[in-house]
Amino acid sequence: MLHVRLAPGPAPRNLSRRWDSSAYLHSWCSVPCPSRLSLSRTYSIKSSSIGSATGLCLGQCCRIKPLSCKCKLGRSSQPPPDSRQHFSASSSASEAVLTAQSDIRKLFVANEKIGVLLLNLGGPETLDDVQPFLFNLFADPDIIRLPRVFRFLQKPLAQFISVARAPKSKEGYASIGGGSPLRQITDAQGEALMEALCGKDIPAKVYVGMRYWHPFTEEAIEQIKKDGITKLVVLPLYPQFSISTSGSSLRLLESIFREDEYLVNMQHTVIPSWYQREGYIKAMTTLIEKELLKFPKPQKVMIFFSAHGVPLAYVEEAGDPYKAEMEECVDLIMEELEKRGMANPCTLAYQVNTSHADTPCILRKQLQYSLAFAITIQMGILCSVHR
Ligand SMILES: C=CC1=C(C)c2cc3[nH]c(cc4nc(cc5[nH]c(cc1n2)c(C)c5CCC(=O)O)C(CCC(=O)O)=C4C)c(C)c3C=C
Ligand SMILES: [Fe+2]
Repeated sequence: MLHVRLAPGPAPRNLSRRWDSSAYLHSWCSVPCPSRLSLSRTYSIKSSSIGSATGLCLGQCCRIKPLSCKCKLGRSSQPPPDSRQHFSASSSASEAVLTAQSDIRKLFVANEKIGVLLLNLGGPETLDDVQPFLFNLFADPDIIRLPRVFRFLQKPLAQFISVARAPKSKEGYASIGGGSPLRQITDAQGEALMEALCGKDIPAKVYVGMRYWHPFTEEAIEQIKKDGITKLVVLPLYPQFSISTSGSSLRLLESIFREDEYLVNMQHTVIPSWYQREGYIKAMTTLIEKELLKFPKPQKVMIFFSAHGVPLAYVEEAGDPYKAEMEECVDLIMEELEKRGMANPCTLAYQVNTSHADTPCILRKQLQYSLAFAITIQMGILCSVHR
């Protein structure tokens, strides 16, 4: 069995703020592990002992080289091309010493079918979907956290709030074309990921599982089973971990896995957060840099990081690492920007209400004291729409 750690991101500036996301990295074992997706203790992050193995266990150590791959997002009922046809093995002992690049190829063992499950929030596709979408959202105990004794009120409360909120929410969705673009954007990201994996000779099928609207996580899992996937990578599309986002999706996934023999025996790994990964930091910095260069005096522009807010109790009482990860992420982006010769002023603010309307107010206040121009960077989810 070969253990390879994920390449660490850049060293954090302030170690005391760092939450070790590797505690959530579940091993991908070559032997059946009892309950590999065990995220029930997601909340007690401070005392978490989940995933004692912090390495990525890559199964059989043999040199496997995929020959070709076809890309298609995992929605059809057709099984993917038999991966057996795509691999040929070489048994040279000298190849036992691996580079990080070739390690990833070792994930692929003859007879395996690889899947990547992208987890996201989901959004109403039409205005009629808004109220039932809101119901699903508010019925989630990771969004509205009631004391255990009042849990029986979760659904009636969700019904009440969703009906009350729907008109305002509909207005918002109407203003961006009558529905959420999240599904289309996520599908496009899935296609792009599949192509990128193809480019690395990794034939994988990508699935999208939404938490509150179609395609629901349950639908994605059904497809994964139909396709006979044998190894699964679970990737929440939230760079920073929060109880209310990745935590909720992973908790649901855990409950689905727990009751299903196929899933329990399927090898899988979970990437709980990836805000510190070099590729993400560099990509964000490049986006910011491009925007800055559009201004006549780029160095005078303030960078305003606008992050989705979470209730303070999540952070202070439940140990949600979201705030710490967000701050570290902003630090890393700013460090990267400095390395590229740009030392702009920056601010990080959290949106406090769910309609995300506070950003312009905070921004306006900031600008009174500082500079004439600013760019806003939306944080907290890989794709997001400003209304
Ligand atoms: C009530 C609690 C909520 C918490 C906590 C929360 C955290 C949170 N949300 C996002 C990202 C998105 N949320 C979106 C919609 C949305 N979120 C809430 C509530 C909470 N979010 C509501 C009620 C809604 C519905 C829209 C509305 O009525 O305003 C969306 C948009 C989805 C879409 O339709 O495209 C995103 C994106 C993050 C990242 C986060 C915590 C880190
Ligand atoms: Fe939200």
